Amino acid sequence: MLPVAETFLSRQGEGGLTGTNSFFIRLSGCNLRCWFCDTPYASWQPTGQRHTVGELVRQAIQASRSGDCRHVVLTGGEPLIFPAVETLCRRLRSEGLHVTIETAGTAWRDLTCDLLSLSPKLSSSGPAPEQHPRWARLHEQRRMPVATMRRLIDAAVDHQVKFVVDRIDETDETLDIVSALGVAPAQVWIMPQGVTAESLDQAAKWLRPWCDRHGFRYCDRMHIRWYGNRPGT
Ligand SMILES: C[S@@+](CC[C@H](N)C(=O)[O-])C[C@H]1O[C@@H](n2cnc3c(N)ncnc32)[C@H](O)[C@@H]1O
Ligand SMILES: Nc1nc2[nH]cc(C(=O)O)c2c(=O)[nH]1
Ligand code: SF4
Ligand SMILES: [Mg+2]
Repeated sequence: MLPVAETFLSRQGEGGLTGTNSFFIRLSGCNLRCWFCDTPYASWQPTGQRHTVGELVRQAIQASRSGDCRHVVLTGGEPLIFPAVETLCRRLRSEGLHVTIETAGTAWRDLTCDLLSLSPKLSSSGPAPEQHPRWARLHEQRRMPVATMRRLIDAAVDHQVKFVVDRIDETDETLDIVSALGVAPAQVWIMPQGVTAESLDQAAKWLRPWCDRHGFRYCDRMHIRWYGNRPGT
């Protein structure tokens, strides 16, 4: 059984598969608490119901028939904190579906996905310690297990590493993590923190030139532009 906040058909809004019709399965619950989390209903206040792996696979197959989409995105919350995601991923792939996993990469799971979409969390992503002392401590302890992230990358067919950058002074830390993970600049995507088209446009002004200087890809968040930051999109 897996706790599910929502399932929906949409277009991938981020990274190398942007624009691809996809069936999203958003698992509910997270071991981090980013202050900027755009889906608090799957992290800070997890919602939803438990579903069997079989039900989720059936839904994905049905979506692939009706919505002409071979792509499934497992996201959250944090999909990799749930052991049953191993079976879910294996069964989806054995049905011929392409599986992307959106993850902060803090937990090891023995699985092979088609695209590991890893989003390591920078030190400034944690919650304010005055308001959330326990989560601020846990977030910092958990956010950056480099060896686990590297193992996840090695086990995946393909990978992309997506950083969420909120301020210009976070750019050096991003370079350090890219080098610790040993990933090629062409696999690195830099996303502005933001949940409105205006905030993305503002950030692009300083973030795009920085990406160009380092050979990283600038990652817009097209779903915010297409639909706004709304559940089910
Ligand atoms: C909600 S997370 C779920 C998967 C996983 N917990 C993670 O953080 O990668 C999905 C994606 O949204 C990104 N994200 C979340 N809140 C964001 C925000 N306010 N601005 C930009 N990206 C954000 C995450 O970094 C991740 O790439
Ligand atoms: N359209 C759309 N694309 C996405 N790519 C990654 C998402 C996520 O929340 O993991 C996401 C999402 O929530 N919606
Ligand atoms: S790790 Fe992902 S789901 Fe968890 S709080 Fe951060 S952005 Fe939200
Ligand atoms: Mg999202």
